[in-house]
Amino acid sequence: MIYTVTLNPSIDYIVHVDHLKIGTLNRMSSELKFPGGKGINVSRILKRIQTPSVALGFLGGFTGRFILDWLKAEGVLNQFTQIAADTRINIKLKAESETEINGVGPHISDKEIQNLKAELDTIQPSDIVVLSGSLPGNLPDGFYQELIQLIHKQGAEFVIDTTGDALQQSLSSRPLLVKPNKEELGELYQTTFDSIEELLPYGQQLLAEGAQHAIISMASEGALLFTDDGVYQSNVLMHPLKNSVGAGDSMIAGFIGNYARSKDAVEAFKWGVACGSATAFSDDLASGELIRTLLSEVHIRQIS
Ligand SMILES: Nc1ncnc2c1ncn2[C@@H]1O[C@H](COP(=O)(O)OP(=O)(O)OP(=O)(O)O)[C@@H](O)[C@H]1O
Ligand SMILES: O=P(O)(O)OC[C@@]1(O)O[C@H](CO)[C@@H](O)[C@@H]1O
Repeated sequence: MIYTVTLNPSIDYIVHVDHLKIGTLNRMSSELKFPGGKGINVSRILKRIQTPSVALGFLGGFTGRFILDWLKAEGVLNQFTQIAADTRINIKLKAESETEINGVGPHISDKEIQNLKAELDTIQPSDIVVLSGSLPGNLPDGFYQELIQLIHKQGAEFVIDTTGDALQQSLSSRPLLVKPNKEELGELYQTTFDSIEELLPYGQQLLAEGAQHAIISMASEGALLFTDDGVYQSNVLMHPLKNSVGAGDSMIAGFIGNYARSKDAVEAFKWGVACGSATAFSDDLASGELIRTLLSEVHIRQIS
C-alpha cells in the first residue's frame, strides 16, 4: 500500500481577478475551492491512475470536514488524525500573474501528535510512505526525521517532498525518491542554475547523499531523473498552461504509483511527467483521461 502523509493540509481557495489593483476593492471573476496539501494531491492523483493509497495527516474544524467530504466523494481512502483546531485555507490568486498565500497551519497538541504517530504502527515492509509539504506552526523542525525513524522501524520505504534542512537531513535515510524543483535544489545547495549542465552535479549529489532516485522538476522546461544507472531528460509537452498548483505533487504520484508496480524508474518517470504536465494543463488536478492521453506524448532520453 502507498500511504501519503499531509501534516498541513489546506483548502485551496482559487480566486480569479481580472485586473488586480492592490489597496482597493477588487471583485472576483470566479472562485473555486479544492482540497489541498501536497500529500492529499498525491493521493487524489493516485486514485485517478487506479492506484490505491491511504491519506494520513491532521484535519480539523469546518475546513477539515470539507476536505474529508470531498475525499470520500472521490473514493480516496483516508485515516486522518482529528485535531481540535481548524485546518488552514491557502489562497491562490490568479490575476495577471499567479500569487500564492499559504497559511501557517493550526496548533497540534501532544496527544494529536501521538495519535498520528500511532497510525504508522500498522504499515508493512512492502509499503511506501510519501511525506509531503510544510509542517503546521508548532511542530518541531525535526518532525519528519521522527516519522522517518518510525517508517524504517516498520521496514517500509519513504518518499519525501520538502525543502531546506528537512530535505537535507532526510537524504542519509535513503529516500526512495526526492523531487526538488530547480529553485528548491538551488536553495538546498545555495546556488543558482543557468543550464541543464550546471544542474547535473547537484542532481548526482542528491544520490551521493543517499537518495535512491531524484527528479529535478523544471516546470515549463521539463524534468530530469537521476538514478544509479544514468541521468534521463523528459521532453516538454506543449499545451496551454492552466494551473501550476499541484503539478509537482502529480509528478510524484505518477512516478511512485507506477514504480510501486513496475520497479522500472524510467517508465515511472514517464508517468510522472504525464501526470505533472496533465495537472499544469487542467483547472484542478488532472483527470485520469488526460494523463493517459498525454502519456503517448512523453519521450525520455538518457543524457548521461
Ligand atoms: N507550464 C508547463 N508546461 C509543460 N509542463 C509543465 C508545466 N508546468 C509543469 N509541467 C510539468 O510538471 C512537472 C512538475 O512541475 P513543477 O516543476 O512546476 O513542479 P513544482 O514546482 O513542484 O510544482 P508545485 O509546487 O506547484 O506542485 C514539470 O517537471 C513538467 O514536467
Ligand atoms: O505550504 P505547503 O505545505 O508547502 O504547500 C501547500 C500547497 O501550496 O501545496 C500544494 C501544491 O503543491 C497545494 O495544494 C497547497 O496549497
